[in-house]
Amino acid sequence: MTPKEMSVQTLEMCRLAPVIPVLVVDDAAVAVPLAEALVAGGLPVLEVTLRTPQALDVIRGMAGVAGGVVGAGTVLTEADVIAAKEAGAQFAVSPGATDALCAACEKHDLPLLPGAATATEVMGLIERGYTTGKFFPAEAAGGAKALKAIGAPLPQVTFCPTGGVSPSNAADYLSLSNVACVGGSWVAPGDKVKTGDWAGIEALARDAAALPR
Ligand SMILES: O=C[C@H](O)COP(=O)(O)O
Ligand SMILES: CC(=O)C(=O)O
Repeated sequence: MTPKEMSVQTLEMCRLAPVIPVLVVDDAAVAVPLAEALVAGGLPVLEVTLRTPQALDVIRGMAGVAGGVVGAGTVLTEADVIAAKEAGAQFAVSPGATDALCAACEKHDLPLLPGAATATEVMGLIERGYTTGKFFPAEAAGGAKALKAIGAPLPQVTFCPTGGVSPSNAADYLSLSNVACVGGSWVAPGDKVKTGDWAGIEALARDAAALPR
């Protein structure tokens, strides 16, 4: 799959809802109810980060939830790409974008949302053919102001800013012409996941899904 083809798919995906929940889950037993709550609340695209030993099992469980589009986050290596795809991930997200990782996703046909935080990194994505990316770490890298400034000379790349995005600043990002959606962990807080407060998570998802863009 070419970077251009991947970017068409990831942009379509980013347009499905204003927020992609970024999930760090250490208990595969919660995969299905958690995904069901988020999807029911209006957030169908889910990023499960490969930061826990259970992440691949979580992806496997969530991949069976109707209406969901489940991907793997924190994908760093070709082995991660192969494992994520085998678990049922439909896309990959990475905090950055190395040549090796891009090549692995292109080779294994796993659409990649590659990370970038500076104009030079965005130019690297453009040179390789990517037109959809992740702006990470969004708040620490200058926030909506920085992303707006990057978009002036480089409007051809559309982003999903992630990292420090919250209900209080999400609208600043979503109002930008080079933003399709944002990513964030606030819709699935650890305490609510631990106690199985699926109604509470669905309510958070509903609020996030109603954010204007
Ligand atoms: O590592 C950061 C994740 O991309 C999500 O960031 P967040 O917890 O600030 O929403
Ligand atoms: C932070 C991030 O982009 C990731 O874990 O994929």
